[in-house]
Amino acid sequence: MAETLLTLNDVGVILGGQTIVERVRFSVSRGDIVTVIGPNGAGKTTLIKAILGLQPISTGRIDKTPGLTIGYVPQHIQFQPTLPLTVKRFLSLTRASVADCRKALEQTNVGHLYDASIHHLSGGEMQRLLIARALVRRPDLLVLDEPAQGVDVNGQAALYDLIRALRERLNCGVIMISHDLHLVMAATDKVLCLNQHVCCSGYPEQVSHDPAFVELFGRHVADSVAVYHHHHNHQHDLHGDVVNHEQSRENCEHHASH
Ligand SMILES: Nc1ncnc2c1ncn2[C@@H]1O[C@H](COP(=O)(O)OP(=O)(O)OP(=O)(O)O)[C@@H](O)[C@H]1O
Repeated sequence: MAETLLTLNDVGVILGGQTIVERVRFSVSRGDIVTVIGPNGAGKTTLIKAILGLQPISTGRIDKTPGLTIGYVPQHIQFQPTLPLTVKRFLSLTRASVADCRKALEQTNVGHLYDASIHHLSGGEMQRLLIARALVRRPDLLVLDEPAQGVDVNGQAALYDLIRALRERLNCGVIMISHDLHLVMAATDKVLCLNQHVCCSGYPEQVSHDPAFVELFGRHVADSVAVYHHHHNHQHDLHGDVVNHEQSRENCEHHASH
């Protein structure tokens, strides 16, 4: 069984007398990708900050495996536009060796940008750089706050593919926040639907059919997400039979949903 990296037990955060998140419980193991979804103001970033130790919790417990290293990819970073800054210099601020910085850039497929100016990077390249910066710490757990923000649709799919590939290669756990429901449903293992408390959680297929998900996002979104998930897990041949199963689990889900 994969090592459990992090467990949240009835975690709650109260800020300014207001409950921001309450009774959140879930765990992340090595090899897991857990995606937190939910409407604006649902408490997703607050929860991530609590996991990072940046936000004190008011109730409950967060247990981390001893020595856990977390690599964090923030939503965005503001760079002073007049400040000349190269990718090389930016990564050197982590104090990692040149070899480790270069390796991290290679792992996110932007090794060729080592000498480039930060200010010339596209949205997708910037996200890959921020992921690379998180990787130099050799994290057991990668935490990403909306990794595909500012990236076009094709770039978003490529970014989620990269995150999955990194999970395989580094055998780390991943927690991310995302608003891209369709991609989330195709690219994640577990979904946690947060609206202050956990409304529903589980495999994407389960969650997209959960009444709490339908209530939160609407029937139209729930149906389109379920259909998208279906089509992206496998294809049908001319006779309507399923081909290209990604996993037997998804195959089971397919039959269960018909
Ligand atoms: N320091 C604070 N004091 C009081 N309220 C706060 C504080 N920080 C955040 N909040 C409130 O907590 C709620 C949750 O904020 P949070 O940023 O965690 O939501 P989110 O789900 O990440 O939202 P979004 O999807 O818009 O990024 C919001 O209503 C926000 O105004």
